[in-house]
Amino acid sequence: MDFKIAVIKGDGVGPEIVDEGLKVLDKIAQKYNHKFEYTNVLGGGAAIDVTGEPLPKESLDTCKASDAVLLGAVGGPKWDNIESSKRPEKGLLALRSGLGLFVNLRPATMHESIKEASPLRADIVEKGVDFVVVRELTGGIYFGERKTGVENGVEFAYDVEKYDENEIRRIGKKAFETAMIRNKKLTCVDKANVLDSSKLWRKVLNELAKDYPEVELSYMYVDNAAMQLVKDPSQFDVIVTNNIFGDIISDEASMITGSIGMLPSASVRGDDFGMYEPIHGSAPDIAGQNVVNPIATILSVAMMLRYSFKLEEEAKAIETAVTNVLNAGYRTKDIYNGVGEVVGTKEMGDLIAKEI
Ligand SMILES: NC(=O)C1=CN([C@@H]2O[C@H](COP(=O)(O)OP(=O)(O)OC[C@H]3O[C@@H](n4cnc5c(N)ncnc54)[C@H](O)[C@@H]3O)[C@@H](O)[C@H]2O)C=CC1
Ligand SMILES: CC(C)CC(=O)C(=O)O
Ligand SMILES: [Mg+2]
Repeated sequence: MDFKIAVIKGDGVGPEIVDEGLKVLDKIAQKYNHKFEYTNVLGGGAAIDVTGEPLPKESLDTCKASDAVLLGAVGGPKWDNIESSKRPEKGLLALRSGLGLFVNLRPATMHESIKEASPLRADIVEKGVDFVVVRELTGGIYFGERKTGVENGVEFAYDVEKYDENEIRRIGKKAFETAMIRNKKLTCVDKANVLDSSKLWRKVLNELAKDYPEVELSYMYVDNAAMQLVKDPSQFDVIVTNNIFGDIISDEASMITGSIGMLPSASVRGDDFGMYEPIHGSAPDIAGQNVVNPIATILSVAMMLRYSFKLEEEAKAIETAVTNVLNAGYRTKDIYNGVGEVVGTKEMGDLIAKEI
């Protein structure tokens, strides 16, 4: 089958990891007789350098006209002092919002063979790590009203966390549906002891729960959740949460599985379209050194095949190839902890593509 993919390599390690994702896609195309048509699209700092804008209209239009988007990461010190509405990260937010991608699925799964890379104690890891963070992606404080100014000679700044019931209901439904196809356990992570917005989340989720009687719904304050994640991650199945808490706890979740370089994500909206992106950033500290772990991006490609293209067998082929390569002892630097052989970014991509 033929699929159009918009490719945003972005900044820092973005081009390196996306190249490995495309290498794997090419292998899938060859083996399963598909045609993936790639269109390179400018986004983030790379777009600012050429056009002055982090998300030129043409880029958004190309993404809209595609079947899916593959994104590396954006941002870096070069653009850190730009006015906040023009920063690379604003381009990414505008992309997610412009494409209507209100759901971000971030599965945290422990690969057995890299357990030693987890900073958690062996007896904790032994109990298993297999949960998914369902993060709201186009609302909340990252999109709320913000202002910086001076009042009575004193500088101030604020950012507003605002959700309406419809925004909560649609992400809530997605979370319950996700729980239904997993272990039917849903934890809403919030700060309802302080925030009115969290109280509205609870009201809407309690209403939704009536439509999903099989799902066990519970609530946990985000500070406790941050602690419980490292105390016993096996207690979680599906976590639903707002944009900012989901951003933060998924980085924590990734490290539990060994590295931030391992966690893929799918940014979706309920139809077949989606943007697929590793959860990490542009890692400028390691860019251009052939050391960045490409597995989060490669697993994001697998999510693309599964969710947008309905190619389950091909998605599984990628996931199995990743598992086999890790089982064979190959490690990028971030997941090496004394066991196995260290390989570079390109070599890891080659090994996975060869294994398909
Ligand atoms: N989706 C995106 O485009 C995101 C962009 N950013 C941007 O990225 C830039 C750097 O942000 P940071 O806070 O440093 O977060 P980061 O996720 O880029 O890096 C945090 C740490 O993890 C390491 N790391 C990240 N991905 C890795 C991988 N695949 N393999 C091995 N090590 C990896 C980095 O080297 C760094 O030490 C900033 O400009 C930030 O705004 C941050 C998060 C997401
Ligand atoms: C621009 C940021 C919100 C990106 C980020 O940290 C993320 O989505 O994980
Ligand atoms: Mg993040």
